[in-house]
Amino acid sequence: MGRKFFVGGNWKCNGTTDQVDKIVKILNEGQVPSPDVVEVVVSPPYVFLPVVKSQLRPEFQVAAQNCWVKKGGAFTGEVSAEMLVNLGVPWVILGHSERRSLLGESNEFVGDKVAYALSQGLKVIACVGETLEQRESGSTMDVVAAQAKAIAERIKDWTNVVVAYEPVWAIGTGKVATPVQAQEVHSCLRKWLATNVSAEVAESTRIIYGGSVTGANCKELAAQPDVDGFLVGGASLKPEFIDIINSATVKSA
Ligand SMILES: O=C(CO)COP(=O)(O)O
Repeated sequence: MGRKFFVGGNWKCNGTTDQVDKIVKILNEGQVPSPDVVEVVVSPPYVFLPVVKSQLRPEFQVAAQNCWVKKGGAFTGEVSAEMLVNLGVPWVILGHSERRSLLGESNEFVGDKVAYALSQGLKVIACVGETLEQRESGSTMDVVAAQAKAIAERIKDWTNVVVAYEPVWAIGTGKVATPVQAQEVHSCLRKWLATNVSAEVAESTRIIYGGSVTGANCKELAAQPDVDGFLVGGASLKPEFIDIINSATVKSA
């Protein structure tokens, strides 16, 4: 029972071998709650996945930041879900706003990717979120619902899905959503799942928040009833990521 707190670290396109060694050392030496309390998943760029996976403390898992939409083959530059499974990578982040906006990934394409990755046995961190213009025009929930719908139409089983609500205006900007703003969207998303998927899926699916999460603001966000964890960018490359993992204890306090 209950939704286990989930903290993901999205390293994005950052890191050299030396920096990766340093981050792994921080992660391995950090004092964190037991894996019964918090699930921790770090997502280095593809090229560092094998080394991070082999050096990371065993209770922390790894995620790829993307994968191809179907079976591998003549798709230059892509990495398939099968390859990730073959390497023992359990998770993949799909639909990150940087891929949606910079690489033109549509809701439908992201939905297809989620369905294919799940079919191959990967677990998926599926990202949704609105731009500043969309928020200001009052269409936040329409945008997020359309992104969720494209996934819901293509999958049956949500057991291996974590939804990451990442408002685009909060990503890498230092402008974190207020706890009230985050709770509002998380609760609407959960209601959307209850109405459009099922009450069970709404109750059990973790909805995590991403966008300028830091060691300083994580506890207040974690205290919100529908915030089940975080997807952290910039701060996942720093020692404060350990503090963010520790915000899981807010739920059990
Ligand atoms: O995009 C994010 C995580 O996927 C959030 O990035 P920042 O934490 O750097 O704002």
